[in-house]
Amino acid sequence: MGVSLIQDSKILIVKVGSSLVTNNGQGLDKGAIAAWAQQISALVKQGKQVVLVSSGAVAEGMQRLGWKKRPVEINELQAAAAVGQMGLVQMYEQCFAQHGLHTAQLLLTHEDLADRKRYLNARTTLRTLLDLNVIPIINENDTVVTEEIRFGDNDTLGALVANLIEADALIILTDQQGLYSADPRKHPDAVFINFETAGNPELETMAGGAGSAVGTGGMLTKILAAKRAANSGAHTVIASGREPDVLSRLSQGEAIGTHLQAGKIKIVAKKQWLADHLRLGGKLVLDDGAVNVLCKEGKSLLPIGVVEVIGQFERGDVVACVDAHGKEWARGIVNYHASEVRRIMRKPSSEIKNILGYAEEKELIHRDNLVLL
Ligand SMILES: Nc1ncnc2c1ncn2[C@@H]1O[C@H](COP(=O)(O)OP(=O)(O)O)[C@@H](O)[C@H]1O
Ligand SMILES: N[C@@H](CCC(=O)OP(=O)(O)O)C(=O)O
Repeated sequence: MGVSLIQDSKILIVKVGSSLVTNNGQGLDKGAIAAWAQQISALVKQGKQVVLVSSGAVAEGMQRLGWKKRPVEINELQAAAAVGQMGLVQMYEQCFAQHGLHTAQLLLTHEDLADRKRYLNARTTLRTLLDLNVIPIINENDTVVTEEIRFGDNDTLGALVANLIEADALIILTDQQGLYSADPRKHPDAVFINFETAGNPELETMAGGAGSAVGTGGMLTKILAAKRAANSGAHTVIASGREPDVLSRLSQGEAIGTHLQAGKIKIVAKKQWLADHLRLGGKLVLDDGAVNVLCKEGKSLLPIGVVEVIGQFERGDVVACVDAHGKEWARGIVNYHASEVRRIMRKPSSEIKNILGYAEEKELIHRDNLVLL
């Protein structure tokens, strides 16, 4: 394989995992953090824009609190994250200051990105910071999220941030050289994967869980993150954060790590936001004809094609469009409340006014507010 996919990238998301940042849970690795800060600063001085997504809050909090075992209770994990996050941002601020750059802390939750207004706010703030040559340091807001609403791993968060600001590349730095045909900790003869297409389903069968006691996602979340990042046109590189000058060398065109190339088709920004919803309010079960009209003919969803409504939602919520087997084909912003949809489903749009006493729109989901998956 020839040159690095990210040689010409202008906007980069760099994600660093817990085991790297905290030296496998031993405490913040100042040498490693200083080295990434030095390379990122050089890239910024060349005119690139870089966002850092950093894990390590829980691992560093545990170290500071003297806890040897990762707690199971969510409140203890949240407490550890709150303590550790202080250490993380202090260290980043110190290291970037050496190169004359400011840093900014952004702690995000899934709800921040699911709500359209907050999503747009987060995007504007991030772009403003980048235009000011400030390095945004992002982590999940662990202290306020519960198990049900967590991103859970920062690989996903990194991809969502890549989608948010339409980055050119996502670089995931971890404790392996990249992706192997199987977990190299368990299969020493596994083969290294240099170059693949992001979203190739075969990759998912190669990836195993987290390798260290402090990492959470393992390789699968990295593969899925690459697939998600590719939706907005970002290539992904998975590489070792311990490789000397890894970021500088990648941006100079050296093909280090596993390169997962994005395809040419890019989902436009609003549809990207729809596709990025990790949890949805409700589901519309469609008949086969409606699935066909949506997926093959590119039309809007009308009430006549809906056979069942699952869950509760308001007008304006994002809902899933599934078939009779539960497979999700599309999702979009619904024009009617769940109780209204239950009354107008299976009916032609011309009857909406008679049934409800008013007709906001003839479509349940307009094509412009719908994304196919
Ligand atoms: N196919 C694979 N190739 C490489 N690493 C793999 C694979 N499957 C599982 N892994 C494991 O994934 C680990 C990296 O994920 P994780 O521990 O979550 O790190 P991070 O903290 O960087 O996110 C590796 O240490 C490795 O043991
Ligand atoms: N928000 C958590 C991140 C957990 C996480 O995703 O860890 P990793 O698998 O190391 O990227 C923390 O800072 O501890």
